[in-house]
This record gives sequence, C-alpha cells and structure tokens, in this order.
Amino acid sequence: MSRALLSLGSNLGDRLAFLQSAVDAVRPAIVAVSSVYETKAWGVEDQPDFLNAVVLVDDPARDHWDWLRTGQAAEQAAERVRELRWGPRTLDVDIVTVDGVRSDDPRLLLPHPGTPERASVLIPWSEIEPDAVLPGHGPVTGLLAARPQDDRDSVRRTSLRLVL
Ligand SMILES: Nc1ncnc2c1ncn2[C@@H]1O[C@H](COP(=O)(O)OP(=O)(O)OP(=O)(O)O)[C@@H](O)[C@H]1O
Ligand SMILES: Nc1nc2c(c(=O)[nH]1)N=C(CO)CN2
Repeated sequence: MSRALLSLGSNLGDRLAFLQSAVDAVRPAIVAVSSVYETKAWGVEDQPDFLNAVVLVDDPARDHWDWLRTGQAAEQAAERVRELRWGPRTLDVDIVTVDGVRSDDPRLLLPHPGTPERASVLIPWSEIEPDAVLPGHGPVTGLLAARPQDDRDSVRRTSLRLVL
C-alpha cells in the first residue's frame, strides 16, 4: 500500500486547468480531492494569488519515488518554468506525505518540511481527512489551530470544482 497526500498549486495562466491536469495524471489512484482554495502567496508575497487543493491517492504499486516522478511529469506537462524559489508557477505538485515514510534526501523530503506552516495545505487536508496526522508533527487540526488567524483567513474556499 502506498497512500500519499499531494498538494497542488498554480498562480499563472489557467490555474484551474493546471490543477485539473494534475488530478488527471493520478486519476485511477484518487481516494479524495479537496475543494479548490484561493490563497494569498506566502514566501514571495508580491505575486498573484494561488489556487491550491490537495489530493489523496492510493496505489499499492507505487512507492514515494513514483509519486515524485508522477508529480514532476505533471509539472513538466504544464510547461512549468522554475525561475525563482517560491515564485510564480503554472503548476506545483508537492508530495506532502507517503504513508509514514520519513526521508531527509533533498530530492524527496518527507514529510514535506513546509507543511506545518502552510495553511494552504493544512486547510484543504483537514477538509478531506479531519483526523489526519502529519508524521512527526501531530494532528493536522492542531497544526492549523497554531497558525495565526490572518494566515488561516488568507485561504478562502471557492466554488470551483475539480472533476474526478
Ligand atoms: N516532498 C517533496 N515534494 C516535491 N518535491 C520535493 C520534495 N522534497 C524535495 N523535493 C525537491 O524539491 C525540488 C522542487 O522544488 P520546488 O521548485 O517545487 O520548490 P518550491 O515549490 O519552490 O518550494 P517548496 O518545496 O518549499 O514548496 C525538486 O528538485 C524535488 O526533488
Ligand atoms: N499561497 C501559496 N503560496 C505559495 C505557494 C502555494 O502553493 N500557495 N507555492 C509557492 C511555491 O512553492 C510559493 N507560495
């Protein structure tokens, strides 16, 4: 069994279509998809708002490296150009967790180290898995409660829908 949580982000071009392209890339393995959220950019704040969502996937045939390759292939198909760390992009696919795997290999850090500070991941994750636990960090709802109010308020649920 290989159950992974993938975080999707886009703030360039047809943002919803880019998120949808990532969903399409993992469709047979999908367990749940969150709502689509519009979020203020963190990291580099002077850039357009992001659309963010998370996807829970499960495929016994895939390990964590397979999920990384799948995510990177979806980014490449979206013609992503990496110009700036934390800068604008057509599609970002982060591997947040894969089962309880811990990895300090810089090519695939698990759990993804930014997760505890990112309401843009924690809010959609708690929507689809209210009892989720981030390995080594505790319940997702607790991590979310520890975020400042303005951070939580910067993540707004939209009526946009990803098609399964
Ligand atoms: N858990 C992970 N998910 C996706 N990529 C990862 C992960 N851990 C390490 N990486 C590596 O990160 C690199 C991609 O980084 P990227 O440009 O997406 O960073 P970023 O999105 O700007 O910042 P952040 O990773 O903090 O969200 C790739 O080389 C990839 O191998
Ligand atoms: N709100 C938000 N901000 C970001 C995001 C993102 O997905 N959502 N991704 C970034 C690059 O990794 C940089 N900043």
